[in-house]
Amino acid sequence: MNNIVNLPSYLEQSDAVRERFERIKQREVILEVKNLGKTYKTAKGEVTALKDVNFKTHRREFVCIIGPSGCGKSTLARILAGLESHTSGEVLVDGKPVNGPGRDRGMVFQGYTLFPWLSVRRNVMFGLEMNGSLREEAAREADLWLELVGLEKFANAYPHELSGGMKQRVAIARALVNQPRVLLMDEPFGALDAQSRAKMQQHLLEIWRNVDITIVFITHDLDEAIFLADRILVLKAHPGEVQELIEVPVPRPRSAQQYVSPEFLATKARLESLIHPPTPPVDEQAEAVKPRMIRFVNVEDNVE
Ligand SMILES: Nc1ncnc2c1ncn2[C@@H]1O[C@H](COP(=O)(O)OP(=O)(O)OP(=O)(O)O)[C@@H](O)[C@H]1O
Repeated sequence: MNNIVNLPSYLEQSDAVRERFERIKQREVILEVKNLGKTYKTAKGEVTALKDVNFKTHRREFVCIIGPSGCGKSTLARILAGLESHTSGEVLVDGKPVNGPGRDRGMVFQGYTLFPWLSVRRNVMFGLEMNGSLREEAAREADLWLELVGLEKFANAYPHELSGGMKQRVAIARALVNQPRVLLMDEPFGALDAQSRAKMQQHLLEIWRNVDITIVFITHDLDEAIFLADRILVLKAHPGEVQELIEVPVPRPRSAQQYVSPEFLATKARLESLIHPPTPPVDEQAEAVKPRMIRFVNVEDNVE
């Protein structure tokens, strides 16, 4: 037990959770990142964005990646997507090296990336048609995936008629229609309000339960990572290195009530300690952060 706040250790797992991890580890490896490194050459010299990153994800596993700003999350997402080259190591999907974008990886990003001039159905059909499917066949496929994300009634609507959450559901359908092996999601709910975000998290878990898909989900929100993930890869900044790969001890199915469960809070405390390490003593802090601030008011009574 953690004596200070009376929480269990985040390493403690119930039998059901332990058995589930054992089952996951026996599944085939879908994505493997081996000794991955990325160095940017800038005018001021070299910047090591990622250093010696290693992890594997198993079939139908849900992995979240978190870390402080600048730890290389977006760089890693772009490399996994094949949109950015790496300087060392390799990325394998089903054992094959990733050297560019491919149908084996679907992507959903924070910014809404739907084509505004196409209907919801045509947005979902787009990738299939580009890959040579006939229009009728593509439309049939698109409708199936729209039903899965609960948007079948909006097939003829246009993106501007949808809420942010609905747009991201279309983006998920559009990524899944190509039947990728991995779904890469980079802060996909970052632009949503808190309520829509919570709904989308539930919805994503529901989709994941019904589809043979392995998910790599990047977020800076600790609660979101714990709520969604089987395992959480914690990166540290400068250079972006793996700090820890945490097995989330919160049982499935997940629900909002679990946010205050001891295992949820214990995991959150661990993540907090990794991502926001204890702050320096007050004196040093004051020196470090006290900005020289201009006063724009000239009144006697202060606000505090
Ligand atoms: N195109 C680039 N050229 C030079 N340096 C870069 C480039 N892209 C990223 N970097 C640097 O690489 C490091 C990792 O950046 P990255 O954007 O991947 O981090 P991040 O964890 O996604 O940050 P945030 O959470 O703030 O978006 C940072 O030091 C950043 O300044």
